[in-house]
Amino acid sequence: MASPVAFIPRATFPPIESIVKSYFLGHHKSGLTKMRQLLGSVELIIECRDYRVPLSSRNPMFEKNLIGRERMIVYTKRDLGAESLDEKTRETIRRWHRPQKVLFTDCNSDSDIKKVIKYAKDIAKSVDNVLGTRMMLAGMPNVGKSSLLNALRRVGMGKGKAAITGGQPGVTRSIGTTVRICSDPDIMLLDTPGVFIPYVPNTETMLKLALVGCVKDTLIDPITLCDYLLFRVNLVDPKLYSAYNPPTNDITQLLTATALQTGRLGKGGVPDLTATAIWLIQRYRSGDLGRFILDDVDPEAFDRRIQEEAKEGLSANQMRKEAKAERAAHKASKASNLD
Ligand SMILES: Nc1nc2c(ncn2[C@@H]2O[C@H](COP(=O)(O)OP(=O)(O)OP(=O)(O)O)[C@@H](O)[C@H]2O)c(=O)[nH]1
Repeated sequence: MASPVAFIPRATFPPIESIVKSYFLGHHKSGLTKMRQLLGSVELIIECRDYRVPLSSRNPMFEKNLIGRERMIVYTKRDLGAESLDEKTRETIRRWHRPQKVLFTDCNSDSDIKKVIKYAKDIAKSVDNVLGTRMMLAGMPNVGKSSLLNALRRVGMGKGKAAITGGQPGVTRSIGTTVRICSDPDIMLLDTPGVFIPYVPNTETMLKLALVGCVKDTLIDPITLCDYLLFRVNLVDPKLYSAYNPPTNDITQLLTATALQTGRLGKGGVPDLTATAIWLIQRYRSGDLGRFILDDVDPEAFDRRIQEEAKEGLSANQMRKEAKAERAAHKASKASNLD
């Protein structure tokens, strides 16, 4: 009997030019401006990044705009990035940022939240302001800033939710009032709206950010996004979807089989592939389709990212210059036509 052919996952995901690479909205820009204005009144910036995309969810605009203040980096949703403690990955990430303080949190873990409070208290004590210490959250949309604020208040003050949270980006759209997270010493925390990066370097980064919910779900076709998810799941463990289909690189095949088995059918019993894609994406987001990191985490990954950014900065400027030149040429040709 012939032995079954071993499954070979795709090694790369092709760039898709039609995918938008921008999601920098008006309230992102105004939020960042307001944060800059408030900088003088805060002692610590708690910058949140999603542990599943430790590089892609970093926004270099915070480093450029929120300067001169102590910063702690909190990698949120660590429970969704790994089934159990993955100390090696965390140590690599800590090394990227040395000597900056780096913590990893699951907002439902009191022991994780206590570590954030301890560091915030150390800062507050060193400042020793009789009026109390103010701190500010910062981060990309939907990375879990408001959930962290609620968790800090729950653990630090024994009090209930102060900020609204939600599974879609943009739940917090403006800077509200400060919330007390600790009374001895007195620490007040400011929640802020998520701020997206103006230029996403490539389609794969955009797909990663969409997969973890940093951009609105309507921005990218769910079947394309689910195909990217399939690509990633196959690299981790194709058995993760074995309840619906054997290992495959064919998204239509997986979606059709899953739709038939879960009853996601449209008119005439036709498998509803879009609804099924959305459902599978939600399963990944809630940790039910594997818990794994989408970015490459190795000792040099952070430096590589910074180098890429420097190049991107150049090309972004070039793009702006070219667009300006195009507009000027267009204006000039209109004017000469009028002559
Ligand atoms: N599993 C898990 N889910 C989390 C964690 N932190 C936040 N979430 C979920 O992530 C989603 C987004 O959380 P929010 O706190 O609203 O995110 P945000 O950064 O304030 O979002 P914006 O309003 O866009 O700025 C919600 O569905 C939260 O329940 C975490 O540590 N673990």
